[in-house]
Amino acid sequence: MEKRNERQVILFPLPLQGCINPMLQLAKILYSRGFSITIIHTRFNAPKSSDHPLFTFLQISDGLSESQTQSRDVLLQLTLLNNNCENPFRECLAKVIKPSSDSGTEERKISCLIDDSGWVFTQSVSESFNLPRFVLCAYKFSFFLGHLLVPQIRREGFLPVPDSEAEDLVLEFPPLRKKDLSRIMGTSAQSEPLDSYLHKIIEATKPASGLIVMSCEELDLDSLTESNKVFSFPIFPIGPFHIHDVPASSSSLLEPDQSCIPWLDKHETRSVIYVSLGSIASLNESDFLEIACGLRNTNQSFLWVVRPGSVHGRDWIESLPSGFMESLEGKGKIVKWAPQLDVLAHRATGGFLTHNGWNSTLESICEGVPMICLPFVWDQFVNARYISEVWRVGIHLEGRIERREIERAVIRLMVESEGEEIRDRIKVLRDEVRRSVKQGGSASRSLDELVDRISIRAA
Ligand SMILES: Cc1cn([C@H]2C[C@H](O)[C@@H](COP(=O)(O)OP(=O)(O)O[C@H]3O[C@H](CO)[C@@H](O)[C@H](O)[C@H]3O)O2)c(=O)[nH]c1=O
Ligand SMILES: C[C@@H](CO)CCNc1ncnc2nc[nH]c12
Repeated sequence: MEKRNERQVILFPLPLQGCINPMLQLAKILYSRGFSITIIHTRFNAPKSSDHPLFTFLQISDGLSESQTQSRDVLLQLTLLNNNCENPFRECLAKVIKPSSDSGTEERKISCLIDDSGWVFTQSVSESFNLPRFVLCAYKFSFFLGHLLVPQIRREGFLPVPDSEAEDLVLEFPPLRKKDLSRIMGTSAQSEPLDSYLHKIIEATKPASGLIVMSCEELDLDSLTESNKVFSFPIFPIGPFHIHDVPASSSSLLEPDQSCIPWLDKHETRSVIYVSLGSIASLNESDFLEIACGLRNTNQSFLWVVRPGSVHGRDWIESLPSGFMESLEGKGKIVKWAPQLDVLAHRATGGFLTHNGWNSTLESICEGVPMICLPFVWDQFVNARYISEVWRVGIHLEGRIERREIERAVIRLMVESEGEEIRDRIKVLRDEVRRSVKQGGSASRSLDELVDRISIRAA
């Protein structure tokens, strides 16, 4: 029997839902390999410790004010968190590493720290404790390389992109098109802080003991090959974390509305389009109404996540025209938060209108659900181009939040023969990715290597 406690891993997620899910999933994977798990987390977006009784949770202060926690500016939030958390994190880590002598516990063997690439102070802190640090990349790996490319492309003066070149491919950063660039690079006020943040991420990753990537060769071979020319740290692409064979549990910050499942049960196979824009994206009211009317006009059934506060200036969905829900005659359901993995795995779900956050993108691929791509910010534009143009397992809305366009895309995907072809292709991709995490697959081998690597120090 493996004696737990002897090999301990300390995890420090970035407090965004899209980064908490991968980190807790990784915790479950490592726990199943015999490591005991300690999670250091901020007060902001603290994970629910009661959902994970086998792990130890330690909270640190993050200094965010009430209004800063509500901000829509993720870059600002990440900058503040990185400025505020270094000392609390260092103090917390010191306590974990050297429990007070009167507590009676002997010094524990800590294998390593694993934290998100978005933390930029942790490398120097872990070095000061002589603790190996592994970095978690919760993006498609090609986008990690994009951290180098964004500042470089900006220096080369690509912006603004003339209309005549909007559709051109960005040779330095395939498969992006030039029109994606201006939306990835943020507002002009963000350019300096963003480039400086990206630079810090790269510099803090270079000396790390390794990079754990939520992707696999089947999805990222080109960039994994390319990265060996750029970086010298070992890279562990261990596949989509949630399909590794560990017990399921939720790490949702909001309560999933379980009535989604009996509602789906009442629908025919592949007849429902699931609509969700992730945990951060928000809409203005007119875009919200265009989506609502577009979905209604398809006459297809839809399940739509509208987070409270995600329609600008409104609490929830009160700006829908009166009688809207009734007019759907049971064909539409709107919830505040969905049990997304169960929804995507449900036989009734036939398509996913998504913002292409990397978690949602992987979850959809792993269930073989074809997508309609509506990226909002950041890596989502890269993911959306892979989905629509490289793997051809989805339809790109090209940012057109207009009822006609949405209606048309849903019908193409859910009703027309084009949708059948897309569905066939995503099933092939699903099978390849799922095979990768099975014994003998490349992601599975990579996980074995990672486990070996982090076991050395505690042995
Ligand atoms: C709206 C909703 C979401 N979820 C889950 C599904 C996903 O695991 C997770 C959301 O993660 P993502 O799909 O990656 O999206 P998001 O929250 O925007 O994630 C951020 O982090 C991602 C990973 O770094 C980035 O790829 C995104 O661009 C970034 O915005 O939350 C639910 O379980 N139920 C829901 O109702
Ligand atoms: C300046 C804007 C431009 O699209 C990116 C900031 N957004 C983000 N920056 C860094 N990590 C993130 N994880 C999720 N969103 C992120």
